[in-house]
This record gives sequence, structure tokens and C-alpha cells, in this order.
Amino acid sequence: MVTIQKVHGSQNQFFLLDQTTLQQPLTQEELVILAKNITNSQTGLLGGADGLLVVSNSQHLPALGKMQVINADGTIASMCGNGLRTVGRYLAEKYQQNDFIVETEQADLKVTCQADWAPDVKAISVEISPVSFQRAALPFDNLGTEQLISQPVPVLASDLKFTAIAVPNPHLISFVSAKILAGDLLKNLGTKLNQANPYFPDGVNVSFAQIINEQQLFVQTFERGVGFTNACGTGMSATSLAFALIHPELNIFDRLLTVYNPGGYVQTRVHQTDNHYWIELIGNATITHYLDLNENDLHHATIDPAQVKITPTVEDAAYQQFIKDRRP
Ligand SMILES: N[C@@H](CCC[C@H](N)C(=O)O)C(=O)O
Repeated sequence: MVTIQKVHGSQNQFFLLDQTTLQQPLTQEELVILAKNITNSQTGLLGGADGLLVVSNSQHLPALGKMQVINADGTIASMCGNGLRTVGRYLAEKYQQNDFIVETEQADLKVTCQADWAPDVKAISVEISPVSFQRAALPFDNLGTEQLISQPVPVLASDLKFTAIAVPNPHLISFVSAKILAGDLLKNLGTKLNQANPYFPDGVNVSFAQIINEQQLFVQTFERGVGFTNACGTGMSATSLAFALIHPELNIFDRLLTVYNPGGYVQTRVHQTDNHYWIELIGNATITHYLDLNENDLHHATIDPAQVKITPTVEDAAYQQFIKDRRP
């Protein structure tokens, strides 16, 4: 038997599998099939999830471990901010460390345990980097520009301005009115840009944001490889950077922002060091369930829910109580 976890950051939900606990680690092909099956909202476990977080040993000393992110549709994401917080918590508890590095697909990133936000609401801070605005890093094509920072893009939507940032996974951001946020545009644009299209050949995470005040944003994301999510950590981080760049008069750099999302909120702090940007992303890292299952079933992704021993924790109730009175 092996134990996997169901976890969330701002209710962006994942299964977390530590390959080092297996007698035989899953192959990459097995991991992709498992991710697609286990996250399916109809046929997966516990109502599915947004992705699978795979923990393995890192060869990059002194990293404590390595995280791979597999979206619900089986595509690989170079980074996941909410996911890194939960992987960070997992590694912190496994190795009893509070401040360490985790290897991700493109960067080795800093993870720091925070004081609990409330009883049973664990909090973790993670580094979001590297940041790029270059067309090739997103990538995007046929938009007539090499960078997109608060520019109109009529082929995407009339009357909106867009910012494109890789952190390093790709994000397209627009600050919009409450009316636009309540409408269908985000769904339509997210859907269009995440199927074959001439603009974002690898797809893109699309976020619409509202400025509540100079310290508070609300962000809703249509995620590549997933669809609507409760929250996207890298999306909220990229949106915080876009906010700082578009509004230099507000002196956002190095100051704590609160970023609300449909699943709760996170805090971000945008930094510019020398000539590069990076973002601190701080938020909950919640374990909702432990799942004990047969290792063979993981390899074959034939998981009969009746054969899985599911042990819920008290943490989701604590999280729900915590955010209840803190919504904007
Ligand atoms: N929810 C994540 C981002 C997950 C990856 C994304 N779907 C992609 O393909 O880039 C986050 O919290 O950052």
C-alpha cells in the first residue's frame, strides 16, 4: 500500500504523489495516464482535481526535492504556485526543514514555512520566478509585437488591454470591470486560446482581474489544461506584477498585496532585484485527505474507489471557516 494526498492551495486542488515512497516509480507515461484518470471530475477520486503534483528526488543539491506538475488534461506545466506551496509543506514535514529549495521544471525555487494562518491552516511562502515578457518565452505569435504590457489586442477582445507574462508558465492578463468579469468573455477567450489558435500555440492561462484598491486585487483564471479553477497561484503572482508595472504611481514593489480569488485569497509581494523581477506568493497549503491504495493500481491507473482507504483531515473545515469572514 502507498499513501497519496489530496491537497489544495486556495482550493486549487491536486493529488500529490511522492515517487520515492514507491517500490517502482511510475514512468512518465504512467504518470500522465494516472493524472488524467484520477483528476476526472466524473470518474476520478474525490470529485477529481485540477492536476497531479509529482514529488521525486532532486539531483540539484541542495534542493530537498523536485516537483512536476501534470494538468488535468495530461499536459505538463512548467510551474504551479499553489501546487508548490503544498509540495513545500509536504517536504517541510518529511525532512523537518522550514526554509529550503525545490527543483521545478525551469528553476530551483525558495520555499519558506510561515506561521499558521489559523489552527489547522498551514501557510507557506514560495518564490515565483523566472519572469519573462519575451514573445518566445510565452510563446505568442501574430500579435504584431515582441512584448505585451497593457496593450489593446483587438483580435482577442475589443476595449480590453492585455499583459503577457511567463513566470515561467504563460499568463495573459487583463484588468476588467465587474460587468466583464461576470460575463462569458473569460470562458470564451480561455477556451479559444487553449485549442489550436494562431496566437498562443502552446495555450495560455488567462486571468481577468479587478482592482479593489491599491492593496487588494481579485483574480479569476481560466487555466490551460484545466479550465476554470478556484485559484491560480502563478496567475495571481503574474497579475500582481502586471499591476505594479501598469501603476508605477502606486509604488507596489516590495509591498504586501492581498489577492482574492474564488477559492479564498493569497498574499503576494512583487520584487525587482537588479534587472529581474520575482514574486513572493504566500498562502494556505491544506491537506484534505490521505488516500491509501495499492501501488499496482497506480501503475495501471485502474483505481477502484471502493479499494481506496480515504481518511479525511480536519483541515478543509478549518480553511473554510478561516476564509468565511475574510472574503471582500
Ligand atoms: N494552478 C497553477 C498553474 C497550473 C499550471 C497551468 N495550468 C499551466 O499549464 O501553466 C498555479 O497555481 O500556478
